Amino acid sequence: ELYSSVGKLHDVFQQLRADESRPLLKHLITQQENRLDKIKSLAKTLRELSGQEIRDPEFTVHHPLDAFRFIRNHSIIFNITTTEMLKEIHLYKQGRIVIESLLKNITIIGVDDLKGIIRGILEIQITYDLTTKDMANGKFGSLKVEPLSAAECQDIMVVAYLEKRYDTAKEWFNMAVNKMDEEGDRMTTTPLSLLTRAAEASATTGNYLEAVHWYSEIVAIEPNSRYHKYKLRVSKKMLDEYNNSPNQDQKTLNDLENRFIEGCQGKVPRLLGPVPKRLYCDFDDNGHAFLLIQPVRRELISLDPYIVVYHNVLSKKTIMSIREDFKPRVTNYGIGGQYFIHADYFDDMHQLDNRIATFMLYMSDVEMGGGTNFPYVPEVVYPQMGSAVFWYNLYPNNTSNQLTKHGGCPVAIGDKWIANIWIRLNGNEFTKPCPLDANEKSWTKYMKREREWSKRGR
Ligand SMILES: O=C(O)CCC(=O)C(=O)O
Ligand SMILES: [Fe+2]
Repeated sequence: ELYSSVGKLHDVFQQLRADESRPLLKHLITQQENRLDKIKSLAKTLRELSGQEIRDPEFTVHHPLDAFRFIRNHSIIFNITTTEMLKEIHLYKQGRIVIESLLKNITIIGVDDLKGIIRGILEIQITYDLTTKDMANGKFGSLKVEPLSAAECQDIMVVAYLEKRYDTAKEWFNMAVNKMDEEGDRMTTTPLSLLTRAAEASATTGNYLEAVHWYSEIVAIEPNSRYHKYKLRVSKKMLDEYNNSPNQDQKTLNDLENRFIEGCQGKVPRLLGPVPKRLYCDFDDNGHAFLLIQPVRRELISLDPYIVVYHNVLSKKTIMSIREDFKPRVTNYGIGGQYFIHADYFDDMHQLDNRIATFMLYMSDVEMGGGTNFPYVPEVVYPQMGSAVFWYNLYPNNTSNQLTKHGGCPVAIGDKWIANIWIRLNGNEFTKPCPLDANEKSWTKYMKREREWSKRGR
């Protein structure tokens, strides 16, 4: 027995001498050190995400690209970081509790918000005809912001695909690839993962031409991928079927929609008549005692339909309290937020509560975009904090005036706050002029000054 145990010891010495366990231990320690480094860097990212900016009560994001980055950081990046963190510390109950409670707090911003802001950015890009290059470099509007990263461009590309904006998507795809080259070792995505997303997005949205294009590129890079070869075959087949099918519905914008977009871009061709010789501005009191002392500055925008802007009708202080107190009744447009062409009247002319007129208060300035666009007129009224726009939706004979159709242009930079006051038929039976002629379509007939204006033309 002694012999055998000495023999065992001998083995042990042998083993220790062989130095086999030392590299293993060293490796284990390095592994733990790397893990700790990773935890530290994840913790740093998390700290930065919930950093300075949000704790500052004055913090807001003004520029759409800043808003995009903020939302992206607080949805995707936060989720990735916390998931990674959980993987690293899942053995420690205490740590798990901390991370899980962090995760619970951040359900306010999600992937849908990210998609939403990207849709907004695309809306801005398309309506205002901005180049992908300028946008990706943070150059639009008067402010310059941090350029976008390859991964950020990629996210925009994916949403552009989902929105079926293929040309725009392709531009963002190229931009992401260029940026990846620039970023070198900081790159977070590979061209292959970009291509795969592009291909999947086009296939799922039914753009088989694009899908064939992307899958061909993937197969060229990865000739051994059976999956991608299969997808390429399927896309080709679908493309054939599509090309041979009779109804290929392509959405083309109609004239009015084109005119709306041109209006938002500042190109407003006049269609209804000659450019008025002069701007019609005056002080209006409307016979009201209070307004006799302090008349309102009025600007005539159009006679038919009758549209006027009243300047400086509300003070900033009043506006702020309305924005706060009547939140549910005021509209606050987000970035890229728009309201497409519509009418404020109801088509059924027998509706008792039909809206004779709209009085819309602007409760903020908007740095870029956000005009109220009347494509038939055509005129665009730009928001100015404290001013209001007024127009008649109905003719004096209570029929609807389709020339009053209007919409809100996308907000490119800034924040748009409005409040609508609709003047209804119901309740105004004794105030609304009652035309003797059932076909009466002119409001200006009832207004002394406007009658003179209309005689001068337009
Ligand atoms: O946002 C705008 O300028 C127009 C809004 C509008 O037309 C409405 O709220 O009915
Ligand atoms: Fe409206």
